[in-house]
Amino acid sequence: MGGLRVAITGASGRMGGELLTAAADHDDVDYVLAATRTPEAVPSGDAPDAPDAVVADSDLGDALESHDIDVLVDFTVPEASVDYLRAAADSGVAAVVGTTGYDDDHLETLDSVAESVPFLRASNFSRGVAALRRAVEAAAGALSGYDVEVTETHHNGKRDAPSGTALTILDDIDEARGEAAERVHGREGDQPREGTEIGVHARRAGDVTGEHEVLFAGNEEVVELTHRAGSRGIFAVGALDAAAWLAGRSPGRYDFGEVLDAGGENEDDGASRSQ
Ligand SMILES: NC(=O)C1=CN([C@@H]2O[C@H](COP(=O)(O)OP(=O)(O)OC[C@H]3O[C@@H](n4cnc5c(N)ncnc54)[C@H](OP(=O)(O)O)[C@@H]3O)[C@@H](O)[C@H]2O)C=CC1
Ligand SMILES: O=C(O)C1=N[C@H](C(=O)O)C[C@H](O)C1
Repeated sequence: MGGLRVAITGASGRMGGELLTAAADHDDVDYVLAATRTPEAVPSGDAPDAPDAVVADSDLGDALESHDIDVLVDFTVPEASVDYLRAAADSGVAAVVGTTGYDDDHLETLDSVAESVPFLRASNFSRGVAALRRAVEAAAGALSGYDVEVTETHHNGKRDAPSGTALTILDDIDEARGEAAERVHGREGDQPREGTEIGVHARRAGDVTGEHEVLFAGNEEVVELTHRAGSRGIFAVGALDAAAWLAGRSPGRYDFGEVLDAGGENEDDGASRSQ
């Protein structure tokens, strides 16, 4: 255990702050480099969550090498994230990515990053959502022909809609049913439900951390599967567990499910990881 050196981008953000807190408590993490546009907004000095070093995000490339970083953990915005990930790829540093809302051009960049370094991206780093996804896949397969509606609720600061998790769940349902359903984003006016469409609803309100609900409705019965995140700490711990698992692997794309299946064990060094 121990010895992991991580860089956290977007260190002043909601998730950046959670990652600094979780890193300070994580058994595997020994050194934290914070990269930010706003160094003054990152805890410093004797603050319990203060990182070991802070750099301007424009200096990230050089800093990854000079601070001997093993894994970059990125929860930011797509347009900044692709630059941070290019810097990681150029420095041979593995990357764990939680950012959501990428467009097709961004995703091409992510593909090229995954060719040169170990790369793990997940739209949701909670164990509960991993379990929700398995339950949804089972229900989608078992309840063929039932209408499906997906609803997600998040805090009023969230930019992308629908959430990355909702999009992942929609892909899971398509996969389980063997067809790409039309996605109808909200409904208005004369718009009855048609065929196998899936209604997708994004709500933004207050400080809700993140909720995802999948509704399956047949005639005379309804199944509702719901996950509610109680804090952002669960995402931060999941991402750092993924970082510990990913460090030292071969370049390529990895899945958060592999981290959970391994129970947090990195068989490369046999170290036990916290969950
Ligand atoms: N996969 C998962 O489990 C989860 C994913 N997320 C995703 O993580 C991402 C971040 O979420 P959250 O922390 O709430 O967002 P915030 O808006 O709180 O933080 C984003 C941070 O990104 C940094 N940043 C760098 N460049 C820019 C830019 N051009 N514009 C704006 N910000 C910039 C900023 O940090 P600084 O000023 O320090 O540079 C900013 O604070 C989102 O995509 C969200 O969906 C969120 C929770 C869980
Ligand atoms: O922005 C957030 O807050 C979250 N984003 C992720 C998403 O888009 O699915 C995960 C989580 O729901 C919180």
